[in-house]
Amino acid sequence: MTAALPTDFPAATVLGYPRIGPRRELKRALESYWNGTTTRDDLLSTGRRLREATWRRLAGLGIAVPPSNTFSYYDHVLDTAFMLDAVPDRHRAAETGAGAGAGVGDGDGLDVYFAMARGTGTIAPLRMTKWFDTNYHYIVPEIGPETAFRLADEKPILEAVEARTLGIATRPVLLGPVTFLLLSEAAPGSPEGFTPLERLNDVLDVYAQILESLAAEGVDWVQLDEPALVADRTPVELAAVRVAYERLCGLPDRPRIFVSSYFGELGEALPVLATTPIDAIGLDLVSGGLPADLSALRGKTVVAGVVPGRNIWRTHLDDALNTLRHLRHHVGTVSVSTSCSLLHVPYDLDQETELDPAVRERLAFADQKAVEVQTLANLLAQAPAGDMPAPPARPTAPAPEARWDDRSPYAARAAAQAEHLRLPPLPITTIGSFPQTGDLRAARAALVAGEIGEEQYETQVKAEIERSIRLQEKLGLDVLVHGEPERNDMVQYFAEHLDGFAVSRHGWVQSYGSRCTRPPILHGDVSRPAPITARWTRYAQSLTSKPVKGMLTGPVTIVAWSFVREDLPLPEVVGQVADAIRGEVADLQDAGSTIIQVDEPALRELLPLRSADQAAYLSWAVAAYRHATSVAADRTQIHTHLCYSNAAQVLEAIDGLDADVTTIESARSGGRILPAVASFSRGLGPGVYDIHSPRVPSADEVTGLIEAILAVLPVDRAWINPDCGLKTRTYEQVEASLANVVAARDRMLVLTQAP
Ligand SMILES: Nc1nc2c(c(=O)[nH]1)N[C@@H](CNc1ccc(C(=O)N[C@@H](CCC(=O)N[C@@H](CCC(=O)N[C@@H](CCC(=O)O)C(=O)O)C(=O)O)C(=O)O)cc1)CN2
Ligand code: MET
Ligand SMILES: [Zn+2]
Repeated sequence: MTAALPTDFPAATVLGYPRIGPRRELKRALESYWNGTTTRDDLLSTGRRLREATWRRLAGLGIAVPPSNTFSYYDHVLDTAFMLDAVPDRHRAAETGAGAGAGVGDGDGLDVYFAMARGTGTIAPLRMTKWFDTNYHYIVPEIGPETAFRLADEKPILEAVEARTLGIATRPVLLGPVTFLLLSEAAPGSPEGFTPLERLNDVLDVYAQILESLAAEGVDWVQLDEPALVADRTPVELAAVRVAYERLCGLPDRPRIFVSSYFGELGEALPVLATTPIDAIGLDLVSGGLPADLSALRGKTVVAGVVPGRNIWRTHLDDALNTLRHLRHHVGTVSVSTSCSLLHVPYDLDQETELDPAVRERLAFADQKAVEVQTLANLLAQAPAGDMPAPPARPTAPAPEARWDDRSPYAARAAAQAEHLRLPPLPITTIGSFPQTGDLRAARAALVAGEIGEEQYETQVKAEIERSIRLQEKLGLDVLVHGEPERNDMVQYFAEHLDGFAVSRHGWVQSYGSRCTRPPILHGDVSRPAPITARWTRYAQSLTSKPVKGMLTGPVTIVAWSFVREDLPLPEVVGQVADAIRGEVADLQDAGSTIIQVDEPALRELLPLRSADQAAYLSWAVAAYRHATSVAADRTQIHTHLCYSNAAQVLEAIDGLDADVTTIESARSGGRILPAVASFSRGLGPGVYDIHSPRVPSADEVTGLIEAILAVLPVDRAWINPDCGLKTRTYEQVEASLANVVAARDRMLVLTQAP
């Protein structure tokens, strides 16, 4: 059968490409479709134009067979669930289009698809969490023993055909079946102990059908992404890998199969994969090193990920070439690729005309990386055969000695704070941001463009602070926030006020759905030339007698959501940022703040994928946080906040942060985290309002969540708050939702204080 298979794997490729559009065209198309100002056809035609532009662009840059099916209207994990018809019953009810059987590929299933991602007025969405250790978020599929898999959406096939119609042959990219199931969670109501991986054979039926259809359409190669294989895997999971790829490779008519791995080393999964009949195997040689034993790879095409796919530094071409030559000598057939999909970097450095040239010359965005891959493939083709010692692995410096001054024991602090703050039981607070209105964004854009002056902008920011303070007072919240209207983003804002960072103009990267960030570029030593936040908090406090929380982003999160220099060990970089934030904590305290929140939503995100590396990380990450916050006096209450993640995995570390109050996302996942946090020994606010969905929770629903909280936490340590900041919501949604939160809390207070 292999003899019938066509061409070799292309010499140069990228594993994926950004999809939001070079000017965030998809973001705008999605948001205007959602708010009803444009039609489904408008959205679908934007999608088509973006796909065409991507394929043409990559082909023009020398990527002869660009990937397809890397486009998505929201998320590729959701696409996969949708393709397999793994649609929960509650979302099927959102069908408004052509009826059952309609896909995203042809647009008819879009309303169900978006209901799964975002919920509707009455239906809760699926959970959302971080894609491995990145700032991209995927939608978590729910799979049960009864999920009836079938090929419900032909998107991968339709995209390949669409590209071919344009005269471009592509390599369809699918999320691998094993990773898909490992990222899924058991549907509510599944029997105790059920894991989605048990459904592998049924999922493989559908994958087999797709591969056969792709072959029938003349597709040469398909890419199956299996990044889950770079984390620790059990023998059962490794056996599933073998079952999956032996089955798919055994199909009588199939494209050649390229299994890509990324975000780390395959480790024990490598010999398993390498002994299945797959045709090509992808290694991330940026976040991982070369496998110790290359002989296992002989006979396969090795797709060598030597161009960093998730940072923006230029590739060290000499080192990369040496690695490629070494590999070629030992395994035979080598292609050059990015280490992972380019989803995590911006499109094109050429758009950044305002960057400091000294920084700019060190950078490569997605398009520049495509060129690097092509350049390396040419260099490799010209390089004489023969061994070339691979460059030595970068030494991982030992983490610096943890340093912080301890605060007093929690009991002493709690007493000082209770005395000083005099908060009611079950205090209500929010996570920091209030809605970022169009007017605010427009004002900031006008300021940057020089159309308005600093003074006019500040007047508008102050008006916005006053608006949110008045609203919080009216609603009856207990600990207020200034609302962060002066911030474009909780990380970029700090980067713009610290030395050692550069920021981009158009360097947008998708975070989830239509939401994007411009990760700052941390290129030099970080320091704080001047105080940043205290004056806004002070202004907000001048408007109210309720306490206003100071609001800072923690050092781990600032670094996690930036592109970071690689010439210093990460713990050292984080230490520099921690020093700067410590200065902010001190300033806020001096300015009279009695409550200061230092957000660390990315604490879990940077957790190494391999358990062997986790303890060292947590130790320096926690140390950085404590260095930043331990300047607080006993009576100053330190809050921290985490979201988007399985906080349960890092509870011990969260405890180690030693914050007086921790607010965490919980409502979006229906309070499933609660049992795990019962042992938490300080103040805790599990979210009672899912702010990622436009829907307004009812007072009854919030009451249910508060009851669940009080079932595991004593009333004197429980806080009531949303899952996260409110910046993505409208004032209308926020006011209605928070009113229900207050009503629910008040109802609970009556109940808990009844004799
Ligand atoms: N960095 C980061 N990562 C994070 C989060 C976060 O808040 N920040 N939260 C979590 C979830 N991720 C999120 C990521 C982005 C957004 C978000 O709301 N992003 C905004 C952009 C924020 C921003 O930078 N805004 C700028 C630029 C706004 C803009 O689009 N301006 C217009 C012009 C304005 C106008 O005239 O209307 C333009 O440039 O075209 C500003 O406010 O100044 C968006 O996609 O819409 C929310 C959550 C996890 N990771
Ligand atoms: C992603 S965590 C967000 C925390 C920030 N203080 C906010 O409320 O937006
Ligand atoms: Zn959050």
